[in-house]
Amino acid sequence: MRLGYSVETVRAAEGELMARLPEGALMQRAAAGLAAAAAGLLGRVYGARVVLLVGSGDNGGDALYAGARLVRRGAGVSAVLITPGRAHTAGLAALLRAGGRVADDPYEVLAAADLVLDGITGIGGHGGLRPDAVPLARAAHGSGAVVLAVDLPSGVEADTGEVGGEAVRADATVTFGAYKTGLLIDPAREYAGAVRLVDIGLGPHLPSVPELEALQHADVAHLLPVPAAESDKYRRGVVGVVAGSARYPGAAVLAVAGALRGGAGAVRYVGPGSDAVIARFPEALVHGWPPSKAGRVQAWVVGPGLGDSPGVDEVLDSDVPVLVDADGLRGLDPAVVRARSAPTLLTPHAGEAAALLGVAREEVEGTRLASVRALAAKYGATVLLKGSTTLVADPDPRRAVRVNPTGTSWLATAGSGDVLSGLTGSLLAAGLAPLDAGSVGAYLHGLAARLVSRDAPVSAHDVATALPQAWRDTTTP
Ligand SMILES: NC(=O)C1=CN([C@@H]2O[C@H](COP(=O)(O)OP(=O)(O)OC[C@H]3O[C@@H](n4cnc5c(N)ncnc54)[C@H](O)[C@@H]3O)[C@@H](O)[C@H]2O)[C@@H](O)CC1
Ligand SMILES: Nc1ncnc2c1ncn2[C@@H]1O[C@H](COP(=O)(O)OP(=O)(O)O)[C@@H](O)[C@H]1O
Ligand SMILES: [K+]
Repeated sequence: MRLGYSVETVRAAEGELMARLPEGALMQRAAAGLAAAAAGLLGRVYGARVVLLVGSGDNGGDALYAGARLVRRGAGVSAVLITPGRAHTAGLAALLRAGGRVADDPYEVLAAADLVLDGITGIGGHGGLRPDAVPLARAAHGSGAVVLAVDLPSGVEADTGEVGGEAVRADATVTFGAYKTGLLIDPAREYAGAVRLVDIGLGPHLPSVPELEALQHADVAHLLPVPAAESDKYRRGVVGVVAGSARYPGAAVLAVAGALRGGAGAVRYVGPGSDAVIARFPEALVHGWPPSKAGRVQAWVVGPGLGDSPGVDEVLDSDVPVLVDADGLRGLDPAVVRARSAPTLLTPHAGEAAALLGVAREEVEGTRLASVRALAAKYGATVLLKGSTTLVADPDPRRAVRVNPTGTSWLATAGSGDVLSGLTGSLLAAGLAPLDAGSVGAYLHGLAARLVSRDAPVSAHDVATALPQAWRDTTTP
């Protein structure tokens, strides 16, 4: 599991650790890790031209000390002081002592740089870059040099992943002690490039529950349902799908395609798309209206391509877990969801989430973490917010929000959400808790898309077909 922590948590842990260490020891650990990563990116340090963008806080201090280390290995290092006179005093002295210099013309050194260390702000920065730093960040980006962010790209919000104004666009980020939550969430995640964690000994001082967690292969393998020798189709779980309409029969087919590959022992379909479903999947069990007469199911999926067809109220009335997606989310009443005896999992994209929260879509896209938490609180349900980084929040605010690490923008294709809801509903029916079903579903879905896409366009149907391969990949040590 990859864990993300808030600034407040990181600062508290740093405080505890610093109290046990000699003055400055922590910053030296950070600078050593940063210099090693910089050397790795440069390949050859001797003769390389390195520029440090140095803000007025400790983030600039890290950059200055790392710069001193690189000078000692033969690099030419120039510091650009964003607010001259306010740079980290001891760090600047160390750089100058080693033989580094302060740049006379920032733009000249940036134009010739091989590597730029962004030490403008770290976890102490707020509200996008200040105007005096903006042209320097742009020049670094346009220079052709590799841009390595110190702790996080300056200008992004460390806690939320929001980017309020301009921010540094990094090729890579070296983060100290723990992932900051913002590094795992778009849009900041995209600004950070490849993120490397440098251990500075913070581990024992961090709380057991992080703010954010990202599953990795081993976690997913552990959660996936595997039929025991004595299993039968009913014990594996039966998932019911209420989806599709005369207008969107394909959504029924795609949701069933996902459901058949999610670990349930059988898929029941109820709705206007029976003919299309059976034509494509003879293994699906189709039933007439209403869902309550379809026989036993362990979880329902309702909503994909449903249009105005009925189904949501009927399914929410049941006493088994229900996943509500797409058209099923329209006008969904929080009181109805809260009154349910079994768990509910909502899977909106940003537009649907915005409608449920009564805000603009852009607001959800810019504040994904806060939005998914707000929706989970409003509905007392687990919420999976789809999009560039899929987030899954439990209704219990003390639990970490899950962030999906496997997504790919090739998934932004019509119908891929229908596959996700079928798949995730199937995992629910197989017995996974909603937070696990949502995060495991998103993980396999993203991985399947990557495996089948290999950087080319994919269809939703391709994604469904690649799900067994993604499952196998995840469980193969
Ligand atoms: N606290 C610790 O124990 C350690 C901290 N370390 C480093 O220290 C950083 C935190 O240092 P600080 O608390 O000094 O804070 P920062 O260095 O992140 O930023 C604070 C400074 O940036 C300025 N600033 C704030 N917002 C800005 C903006 N939008 N544009 C331009 N300037 C802005 C502020 O005026 C302030 O002077 C971490 O991110 C990490 O890099 C590491 O050395 C590891 C140890
Ligand atoms: N930019 C993106 N990067 C990664 N994944 C994305 C992106 N945009 C959409 N997705 C994923 O694609 C799927 C689209 O689902 P949805 O919006 O419901 O579309 P549809 O209703 O057409 O199926 C979701 O799994 C979502 O997380
Ligand atoms: K930085």
